[in-house]
Amino acid sequence: MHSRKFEIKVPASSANIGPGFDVLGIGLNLFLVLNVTVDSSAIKDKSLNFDVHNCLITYEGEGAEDVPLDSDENLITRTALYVLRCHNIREFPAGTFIHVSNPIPLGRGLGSSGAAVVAGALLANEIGKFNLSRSRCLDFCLMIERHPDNITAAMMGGFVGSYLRELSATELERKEIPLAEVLPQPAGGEDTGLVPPIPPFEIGHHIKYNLNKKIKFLTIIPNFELSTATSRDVLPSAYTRKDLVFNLQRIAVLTTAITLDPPNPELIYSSMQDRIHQPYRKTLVPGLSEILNSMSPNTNPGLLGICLSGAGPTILALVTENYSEIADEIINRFKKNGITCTWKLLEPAYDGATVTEL
Ligand SMILES: Nc1ncnc2c1ncn2[C@@H]1O[C@H](COP(=O)(O)OP(=O)(O)OP(=O)(O)O)[C@@H](O)[C@H]1O
Ligand SMILES: N[C@@H](CCO)C(=O)O
Repeated sequence: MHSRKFEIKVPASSANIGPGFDVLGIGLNLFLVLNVTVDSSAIKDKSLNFDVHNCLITYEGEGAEDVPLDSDENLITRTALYVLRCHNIREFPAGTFIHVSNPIPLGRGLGSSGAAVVAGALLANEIGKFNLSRSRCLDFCLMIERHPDNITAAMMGGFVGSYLRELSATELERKEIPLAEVLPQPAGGEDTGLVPPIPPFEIGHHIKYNLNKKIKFLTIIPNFELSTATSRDVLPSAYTRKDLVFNLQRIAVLTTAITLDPPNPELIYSSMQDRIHQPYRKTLVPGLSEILNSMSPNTNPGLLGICLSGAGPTILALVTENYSEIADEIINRFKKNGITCTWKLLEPAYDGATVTEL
């Protein structure tokens, strides 16, 4: 068999953008990269330790100390094994090398898990030559990460709004199967040979918005992790009509406000206010309320809007200038709460995830 090489690149993403909880997301130009080689002759080399699923993973970058490298434990390859098994393929082809290079910090609200899941689905699609459309790949991803904002932004790129369609009772049964039954079980868990739940078709629907290209995305990244699960646990299960209307009004305005040229800072700033998730997450991110309440286009020229990125703890600021001054002010406010940060100025990743044959 000929050896085959390809590269998968998936952008980081920021979800919610203020009022768009579980709806809005933007792909950002910080890319998880997989370099994949499939070479069956490599299995003759006894110095190479392929795992039980024929896979050898190497990893550099964010998470290098913690991320597991067994293919049934690593989120990227577990997702790929799930998609392969839905197509009756139980393992990777003999001699599958995957080198992961990851600059996306884990558990910070920059969509690291969304990027990993998207990379896994695209990996299986390439390995199995399934020719699945982007939208079908998204269905598989949504069986794993069950809200569409990061996943859609990572797969499709740009600034997107998405929702999950109403599923029929039988479809819903498949979609709500516990994650443990979707993903292959780690640590040599017995392979029952069963086909895992196949996703219903077109679970997610999305639209890409235009975006004024002058807007840049400043991310201030605290030095601690906050898992999405923990950050969702603090949210209430019901909201008042007043709070829902507050967010609906703002999201309707925001999605057009960020297309206007020149950008209108007051409009963007006020339409990025939120009452659905940020007020509850302040207990998990020391300094969050102070940062969100004290900085505005009036106090900080160049700032258009400010919010928690995804489930946090990263702060996302939409900016047109004075990047380092704005970053320094946020960093200093975190510092008063004993938190150190790094920052990155990012641009939208308009194309989303890409696969290149090498
Ligand atoms: N490159 C990767 N390889 C393997 N596993 C990863 C990778 N990136 C993320 N993960 C897994 O995803 C977990 C982080 O997911 P989590 O949803 O908590 O945070 P996030 O995706 O970074 O933030 P958010 O969803 O708020 O944007 C990590 O602890 C790890 O288990
Ligand atoms: N919308 C999600 C994004 C994080 O995955 C949340 O805020 O919990």
